[in-house]
Amino acid sequence: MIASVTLNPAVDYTVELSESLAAGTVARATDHQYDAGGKGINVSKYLVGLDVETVATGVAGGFLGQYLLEQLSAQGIAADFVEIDGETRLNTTVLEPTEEYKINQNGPHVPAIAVEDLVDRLREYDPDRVVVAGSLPPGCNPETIDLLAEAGPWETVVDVDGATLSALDAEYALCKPNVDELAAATDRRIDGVESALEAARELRADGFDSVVASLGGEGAVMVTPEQSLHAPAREIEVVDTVGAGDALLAGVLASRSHGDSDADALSHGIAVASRVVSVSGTRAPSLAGVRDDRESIAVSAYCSSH
Ligand SMILES: O=P(O)(O)OC[C@@]1(O)O[C@H](CO)[C@@H](O)[C@@H]1O
Repeated sequence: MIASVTLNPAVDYTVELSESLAAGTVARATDHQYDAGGKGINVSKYLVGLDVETVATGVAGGFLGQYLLEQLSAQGIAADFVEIDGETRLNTTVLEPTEEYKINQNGPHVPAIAVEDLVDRLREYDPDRVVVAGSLPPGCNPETIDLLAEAGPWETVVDVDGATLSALDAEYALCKPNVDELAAATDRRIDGVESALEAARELRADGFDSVVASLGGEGAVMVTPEQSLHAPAREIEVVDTVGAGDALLAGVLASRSHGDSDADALSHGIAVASRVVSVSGTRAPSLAGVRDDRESIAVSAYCSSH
C-alpha cells in the first residue's frame, strides 16, 4: 500500500471566467468548484482511480480542513489526518479563456508534535511506499521530510520544490521535480529533453534512486539506475494543468506497483496526467481504460553519453 503525506493540504478553489481579468472591473465567474487538494492528496485520489491501495495522511485544521476530510470520505478515499489548531489553506486557480493563474497560500503553522503524531500513524499502516508531496508549511523544514523517510522500513518518494530537494539527506526511492524544480535543484539551465536528462542523472547521484521529471508540453523524463527515458506529452485539449505532476507520479507509482517496466510506467504516468489535465480543478477524472492510452505514447531510450 502507498501512503501519501500532505503536510500542507489545501481546498482547491477553481474559478472560470469568460473574459480576461481587468483592473477596476468586476469579473463574473461562469463556473467554480472546490476540490480536496494538495499534492499528496491528489496522488492518493488518482491512485484510488487506478485501483492501488492507498491512504492519504497529513495534517489539517479548521473548517477548510473539515471540508477537505468530508470530501475525501465522500469520494471513498481513505484518509487519516492529524488535527492542528491552524486553518488549512484555500488555493485558487483562475481559468481565463487563454490563461491560467494559480495563487497558493502559505498554510498554517504545523507544530513538531503533530509531525510526531503523523509518524506514529504512518507506522501503524506499515506502507510499502510513502509519498511526501507538496510545499512545507511554517514549522516544517527539509529535516521533517528526512524524518518521515527514516521513520520506517518503507521506500520514500518525494515531490517537493528544488531548494528542499537539494537540502534532503535521507535515501529516497524516487523524486518527481518539474522542470523549474529540477533546474533549481541542480543549478542547471534546462532547455529540452537532453538537458533535463543530464540534470536528472546529476540529481540521482544526490540520493534519489530514480528521478521522474515533468516537462510540461514536452512530456516527462525518467532516469533509473538502468536507463534514461523520455515520453512525449499526448496531444489533447488541456482544460487546466493543475494536478498534472501529481497524476504523472500516481501513474508511474501505480504501474511500478503492478510490476511494469520503467518505459511502461513512464507512459502510464503520461496517460494518467493527460486525463487529469482534460478536466478542471484537481478532481479525479475517469481513469477507466487509461492503460490502453499508453499505446499511443512512444517512449525513447537514451544512453547516458547521448
Ligand atoms: O503549494 P504547494 O503545496 O506546492 O502546491 C499545492 C497545490 O498547488 O498543488 C496541487 C497541484 O499539484 C494542488 O492541489 C494544490 O493547490
